[in-house]
Amino acid sequence: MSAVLEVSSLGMRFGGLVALQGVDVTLEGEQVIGLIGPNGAGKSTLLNALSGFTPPTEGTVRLDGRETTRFTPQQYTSAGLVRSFQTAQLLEDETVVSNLLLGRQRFSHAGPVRQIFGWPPHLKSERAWLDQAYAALDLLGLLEFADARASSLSTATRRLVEIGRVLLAEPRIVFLDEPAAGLDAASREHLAEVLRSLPGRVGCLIVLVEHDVNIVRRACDRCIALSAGSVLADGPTDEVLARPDVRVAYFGESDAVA
Ligand SMILES: Nc1ncnc2c1ncn2[C@@H]1O[C@H](COP(=O)(O)OP(=O)(O)OP(=O)(O)O)[C@@H](O)[C@H]1O
Repeated sequence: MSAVLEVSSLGMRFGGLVALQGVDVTLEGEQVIGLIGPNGAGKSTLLNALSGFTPPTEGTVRLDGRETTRFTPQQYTSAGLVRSFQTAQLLEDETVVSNLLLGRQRFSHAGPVRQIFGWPPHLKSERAWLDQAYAALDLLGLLEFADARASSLSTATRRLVEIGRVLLAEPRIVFLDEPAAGLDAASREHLAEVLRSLPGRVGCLIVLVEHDVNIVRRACDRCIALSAGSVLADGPTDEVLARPDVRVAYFGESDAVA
């Protein structure tokens, strides 16, 4: 069953600064949901609040009815809520496959190095893990890099490896903050296509913070536009991007026409 994340009256204050207020949204389905808006609108703050990175100061978040805002980091990953970071922390001297296997940590009490090198309790499932890693590589078009050292990879390939590692955690919801930042146009386009295909193929929801409207159009089924910490619009991507108020806030158009 796909995850349902219900966000009610969510707010975030940093001292006197109100970064989010009164955010009410329900995130669900096997799709990519984009969080868009101008600089400082609160996109990363919302992503951080939903993924447990920085708990909100007001409101509630419920995953399938269960309050998550006081979850420990371990509870977030166990519940299938997985955040990916822009700068992939890969083990540079290890292969791509070994780096993907780090994503299995949520299923284990052993540290990642022990898992990779075969601490006894993990040996029996090693084959299944490897199969899953290769399936993820196939999905991401990375099979040719399976045995390459992480240190030899381009920035674009590293981003995909990071996403592969997230997939190994069998996520229900994946949170991505500008995964295409710093990539060239062709790599961005490829990443957008990969993201679009993932929810249906692995059965997850992706919540994506993204500035690049081309990526948003290509990858996102639904968009939530934020402005000054509140939801300005929420709906199918084309409809949200066509709204004059969104175009003014997002693109800075003064006399936007749908
Ligand atoms: N840790 C923090 N401490 C203080 N203020 C913060 C903190 N994090 C974010 N803010 C403030 O909260 C507001 C929303 O920031 P946020 O990073 O969520 O916006 P954003 O929409 O992701 O912007 P950008 O597109 O520039 O990344 C901004 O005014 C920002 O300065």
